[in-house]
Amino acid sequence: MKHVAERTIRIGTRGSKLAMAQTGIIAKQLTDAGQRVEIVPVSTPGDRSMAPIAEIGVGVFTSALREALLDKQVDVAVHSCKDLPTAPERGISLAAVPVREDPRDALIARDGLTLGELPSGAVVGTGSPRRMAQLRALGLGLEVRPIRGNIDTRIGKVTSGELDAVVLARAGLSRVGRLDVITETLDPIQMLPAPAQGALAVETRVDDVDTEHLLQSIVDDEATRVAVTAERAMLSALEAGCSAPVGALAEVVEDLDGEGAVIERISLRGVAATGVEGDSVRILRASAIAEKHEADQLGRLLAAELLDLGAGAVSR
Ligand SMILES: NCc1[nH]cc(CCC(=O)O)c1CC(=O)O
Repeated sequence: MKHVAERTIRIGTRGSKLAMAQTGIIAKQLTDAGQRVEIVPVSTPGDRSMAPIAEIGVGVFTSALREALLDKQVDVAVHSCKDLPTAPERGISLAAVPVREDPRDALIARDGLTLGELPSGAVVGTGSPRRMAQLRALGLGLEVRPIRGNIDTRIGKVTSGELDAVVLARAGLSRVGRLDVITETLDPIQMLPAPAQGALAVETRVDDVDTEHLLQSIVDDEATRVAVTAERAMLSALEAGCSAPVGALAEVVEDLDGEGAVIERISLRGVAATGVEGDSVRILRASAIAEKHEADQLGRLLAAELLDLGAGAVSR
């Protein structure tokens, strides 16, 4: 791979604080390994529009970066893995999935409150149907209000008193250095994160084999890739996208084989909601465990179970 080191690898990134931080993580891993890199900002419709994500459509944050990659303006694209459509893109390879951040959602509430301490009627901001459905299913009488905007904008709505609380990904807050505002990290038993939340996706062109190998050897983390594969397989088999009311969390766990020896397996929990828009939200939950090499099958199996339970009416 000597000729890769002689090249400067151009890494495309969205311009938001979160995206820049995420790109910085990958750039540092590469420079620490002796690779020269250049960071190239790319603007996307998802950054320019304030319309609800569900209205702008799948791939709002990812397609412009992928275009820059295919046009050879950049050699590497760094995305939040949960924003990545599950369908593979022609000409593009998911070269690496780096070590995951804490995948859980976090509550940022006024006066240091936790979810259980918020009074009935408290207004919680989130534009995510998945968070909306799981919040409403807690039966706490919370009023959920759709919001959008970057992390600072959302935190600001609590600080200003406009909302009692917001729910955000803990990973995003960590990456922009705002863990201090979290008042409760939500247990996945109550709030399953989005499939691939907290993970990054590092893409390159399929014809750029040197960069692909470099990313695989320096940046990829096997346990994270296995987990993300199971979660995204579940999402994909539900035929749902990143704005669907679907949550999933896979973890590599220690288990015993037939002879009593310790082996690693993969455990997957999933949630799907129906009736999020109306008054009758219904939450379906399932979980299963499999061998590590069966991540994809595990995801599809859990999706089939959720469909059996009635998840067929899951909206996009
Ligand atoms: N949908 C936007 C988005 N995409 C990735 C993250 C956070 C970082 C991550 O989950 O990896 C966020 C913000 C949020 O959901 O709070």
